Amino acid sequence: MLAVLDADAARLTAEGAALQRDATADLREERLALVARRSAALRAAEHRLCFGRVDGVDGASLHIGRTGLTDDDGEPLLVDWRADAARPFYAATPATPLGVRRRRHLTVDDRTVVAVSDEVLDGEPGPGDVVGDGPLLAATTAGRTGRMREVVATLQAEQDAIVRSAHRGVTVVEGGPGTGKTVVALHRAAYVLAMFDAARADGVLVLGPDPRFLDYISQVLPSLGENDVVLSTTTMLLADALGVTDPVRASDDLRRRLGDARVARKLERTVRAHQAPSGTLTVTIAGDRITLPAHEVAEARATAQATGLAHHPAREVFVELVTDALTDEVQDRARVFLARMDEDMEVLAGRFDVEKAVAADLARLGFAADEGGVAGHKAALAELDPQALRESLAGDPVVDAAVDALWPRLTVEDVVAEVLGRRRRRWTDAHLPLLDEAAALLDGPDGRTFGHVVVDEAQELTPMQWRAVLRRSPGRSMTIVGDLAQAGPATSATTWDEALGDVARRAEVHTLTVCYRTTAQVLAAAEPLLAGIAPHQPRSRAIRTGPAVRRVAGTDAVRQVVLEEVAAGGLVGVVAADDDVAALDEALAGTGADRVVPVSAVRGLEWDAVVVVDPDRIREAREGGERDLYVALTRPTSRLVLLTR
Ligand SMILES: Nc1ncnc2c1ncn2[C@@H]1O[C@H](COP(=O)(O)OP(=O)(O)OP(=O)(O)O)[C@@H](O)[C@H]1O
Repeated sequence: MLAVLDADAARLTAEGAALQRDATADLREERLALVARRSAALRAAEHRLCFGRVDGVDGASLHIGRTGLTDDDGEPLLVDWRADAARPFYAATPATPLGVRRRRHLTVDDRTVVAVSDEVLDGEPGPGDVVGDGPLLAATTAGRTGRMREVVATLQAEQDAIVRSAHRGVTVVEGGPGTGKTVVALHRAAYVLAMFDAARADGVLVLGPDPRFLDYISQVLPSLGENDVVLSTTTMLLADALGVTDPVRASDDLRRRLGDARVARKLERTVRAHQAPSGTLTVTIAGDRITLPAHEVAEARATAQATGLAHHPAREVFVELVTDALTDEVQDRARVFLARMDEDMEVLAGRFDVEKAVAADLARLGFAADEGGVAGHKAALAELDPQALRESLAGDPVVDAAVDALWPRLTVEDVVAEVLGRRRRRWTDAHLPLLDEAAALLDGPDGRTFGHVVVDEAQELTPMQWRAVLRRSPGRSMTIVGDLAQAGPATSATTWDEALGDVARRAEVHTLTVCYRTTAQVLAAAEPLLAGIAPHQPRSRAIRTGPAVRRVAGTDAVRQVVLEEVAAGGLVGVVAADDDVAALDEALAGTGADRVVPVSAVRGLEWDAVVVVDPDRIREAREGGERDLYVALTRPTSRLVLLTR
């Protein structure tokens, strides 16, 4: 297999070089992208290439790995984990063996097989059995490195079903801490990239709660051979789209207030209030005052608004309609004038200088007096080209100014300032969704959209942020993972219907119930908090047990406790109330602990051992503090220390 992989890689390198040399520009770019994608997949697959094998009851075998390989005759040597043929490796259980007699896990170190573990699928299963306990236990107990790892070799049946679901709409994955929601979200991203054309064509966006979290998950997709995924936070995404640099962090209260969906309605009302609310439109063209009556203006407004376009494109429609009406009016006047001129000529012929009288009228309409006399002007008027007239009116600054008074051009900042009742010198992260909403109302949604959007820690998004995210997912192909019991103070939704509105109605919802991160002891320690936060939420079941939770009195002992935990081994995280972080950082310098993380930024992270400093203070520090504490308590893979006052 490795020889085939090496040969494939060498062939791709040669193909890339030939393309650079010979291909036409158009062909080159497209082919090179394909070659680069396949090369990246091979490079990522090279180490630990094959991790599994299924032996069927019919005697046939399949090897499962990070990529697909075929031999010279086109026969499959290795099946890509995403392919349908690989499904039994993940989904077969003793209850539904799917034709599998034996599942084999291979542990490979670089290019060498170092261990084999078999599972024969012929015993009687217990309810909720976890498949492949040996390799899974090894993976979940392995020391943490501070970066999440891909788990393609041990993806569990309930996770795999979500990852490879054929559903192309919105998939919601909920579950308690450590049930693998992030794992599922990232493997799903890799799956849809390979299997959904729209995702490959328009790209995949993965959103996480903060930069620390993005760093934590940053290796997973590259190690699955996917380098083209945009990884961002909602704030970074919007700041980029809006050109806002370094938005200030908003207070929880501001975030809550500005995150409310009612703000969107206010923005919409504000913009609409600038769309020719009432009144007439008067312009002076060539010295002539022309007024469009209010009902004509209202008609033009209604038609422009009925297009459903954003403010500025709809303004173009309004300008067109107004210009048409003005053109009609100028033409009507010209016609009336010509008729009158004929009458004048007949009635007054011979009595006085008709030419002179008419010339005065013509001059009022903007015709120079020396262009072929009245006959010439008459001809010019009769042939007045409506299209040319319309164009000249559309480009006329006088018309533009008159339209602007009724339907002004607006800036995003104007609109947001009007809604807030004041201008700000600097924007906070909580203002970004408002600016984005205003931009969409004024000019239509941001140009960059994605074929698939993954939202992790989705409970953290405010309704206004959701609106901004949904604008980037016009096809509504999304994977949304989160746990409402872990929600920070900015959101108050208690159901996904509430959090996602209409989108939830068409969603496929999955609930994960097996906790892969932490031990039964840690889950038990967090249970009283969960009982208060979400009494009806289905409880997760830990697959491991571990040491008892340590409770140490006296926060003065923090340095000593952390030193003990570091000595006990593994990666040690310290979590504290946001305001205590700076002092603790100083106090713990040189202890070897990973870092002190403010509780507000701890969602999604994990360590082997976690020291939670002053749980009461965390609970009291801000609204929803009990949820913060619940999140903090569920971070360790093994040891939890509660350092109380
Ligand atoms: N199938 C699996 N095989 C090996 N490890 C797994 C598997 N599923 C989950 N894990 C591990 O369990 C831990 C928790 O997973 P993950 O972070 O995805 O959970 P989560 O539900 O997103 O948690 P939280 O709600 O706390 O953010 C991670 O270390 C992950 O690698």
